[in-house]
Amino acid sequence: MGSVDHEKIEEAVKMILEAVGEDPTREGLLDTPKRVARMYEEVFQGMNEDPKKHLQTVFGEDHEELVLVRDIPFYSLCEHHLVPFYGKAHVGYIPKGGKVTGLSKLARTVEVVARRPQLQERITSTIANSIVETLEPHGVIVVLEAEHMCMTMRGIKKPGAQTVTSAVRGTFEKDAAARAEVLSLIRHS
Ligand SMILES: Nc1nc2c(ncn2[C@@H]2O[C@H](COP(=O)(O)OP(=O)(O)OP(=O)(O)O)[C@@H](O)[C@H]2O)c(=O)[nH]1
Ligand SMILES: [Zn+2]
Repeated sequence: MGSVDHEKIEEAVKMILEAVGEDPTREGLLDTPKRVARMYEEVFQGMNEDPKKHLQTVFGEDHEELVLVRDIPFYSLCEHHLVPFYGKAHVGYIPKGGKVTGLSKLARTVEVVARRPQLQERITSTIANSIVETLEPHGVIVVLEAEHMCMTMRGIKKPGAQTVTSAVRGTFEKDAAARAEVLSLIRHS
């Protein structure tokens, strides 16, 4: 199931190689356009997937207190430069009415949302909104910490600079103590 146009990517990669003064017919570069097309297929896999898809799996469990999956590694590509940004996502929610989802589904949602040309802010809020819309929980908190290679290998060149974004919904918006509790749990990672 190909979700990207391989032929078009291959053509474009050849053109970029030529444009930077390379010879796309030299041995080492011969298969590069094909490899890059396969790579884009993989790293943009989330493009045609609905982030809410995995959250439809719910168990009727009577737990109306915090569920937090922290330190979920993610890789994405910034939509401005198409270079990687990567780090950890922390996803917490307080279920309501027995709607509890599988823990892996929270990590799967992070994957679907990250695997497209993205902004860190948009990943953060899309994950939070997807959980609100499917599980209708008391509250959701999503925190992402990431290093952007467009700020390290080029441009301003500040390796180690971490960007932290958060999205809070429901209980966590109104209740500072609940927010502080979950943030301290995330910090202990
Ligand atoms: N808000 C936000 N900005 C991002 C993200 N990823 C990359 N950027 C920024 O996108 C901006 C694009 O700025 P431009 O001035 O259009 O591009 P540029 O000349 O390459 O910018 P410099 O990186 O400053 O050299 C840069 O400031 C990047 O740091 C992200 O996830 N969120
Ligand atoms: Zn960038």
